[in-house]
Amino acid sequence: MRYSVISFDLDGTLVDTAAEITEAVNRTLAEFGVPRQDEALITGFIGHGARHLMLRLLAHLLLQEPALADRLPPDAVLQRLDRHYQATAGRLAQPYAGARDTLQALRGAGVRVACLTNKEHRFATLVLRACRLDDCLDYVVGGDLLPQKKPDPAGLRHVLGVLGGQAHRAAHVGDAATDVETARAAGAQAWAVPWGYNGGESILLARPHRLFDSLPDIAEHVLAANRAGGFAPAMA
Ligand SMILES: O=C(O)COP(=O)(O)O
Repeated sequence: MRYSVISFDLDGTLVDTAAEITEAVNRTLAEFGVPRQDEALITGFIGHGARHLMLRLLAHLLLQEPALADRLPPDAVLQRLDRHYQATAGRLAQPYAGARDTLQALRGAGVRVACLTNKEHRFATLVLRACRLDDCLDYVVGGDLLPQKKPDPAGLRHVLGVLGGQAHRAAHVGDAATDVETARAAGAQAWAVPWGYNGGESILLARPHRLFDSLPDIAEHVLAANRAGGFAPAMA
C-alpha cells in the first residue's frame, strides 16, 4: 500500500496568516469606531473562514459591551471585512519552513497534493499565490466552493474524487481538531502539526494518527512509506 494523495490545510499548517487576518479584522473594526483587538484573541477564532471568524468576534465583543450592537451591523461589517481581507490576503502571510520543498518533494515522488481549507476560495488563492505555493499544488478547495465545510468529510472526498485517490491511501494534514475530524470521517489518515491555531488548544487532544514536527518530515515519511510499499505505524 502506498500513499497517493496528501491534502493540506492552509491557515496554521502551510502558511502563518495570523498577522494579515488580524490586520484585516482591525481595519474593519476601526471603520466602526471599535479599538484594535489582540492577535491572540482574533487567531483563536480562525478555523471556519474569515466571515465566520468576524461573526464570532462580534459575538464576543457584544457580550462584553452590549451597547456596541448599534454600531456593528453584521452585514455591513462583513461587507467591509471582505474589502479589507481582499487587500491584505497574502501581504503578510509567511509560509512555514519547508512548505514549498515539501509539496515539491511529494509531487516529485508521484504523490498528488491538495490544499483543503475553510478559508474562502478567493482569499486562499491570493495567499497561496503570494507564498509561491500555488504552482506546487494539484488542487485547491476553499471553504465556499462546496455546500459543506470541514469537519464535514465532503471536501476531502471531493479532493480524492478529483485527484483519483482512495481514502485509505490518503492523509489530510492540519493544525486543528477540525482537520483531524475531517480526515477520520473521510477514512483517511489524520496527520497534525503543532504550530498552528486550534483555538489555543494542543492538537494532541484531537488524537491525530500522527504528529509531525516539521513539514519536510511529512514528505520524508511519505516517501519512506512508499519506498517500503506500505504504511509506517501510526501514533494511535
Ligand atoms: O480561514 C480559516 O478560518 C480557516 O482556514 P483553514 O481551514 O485553512 O485553517
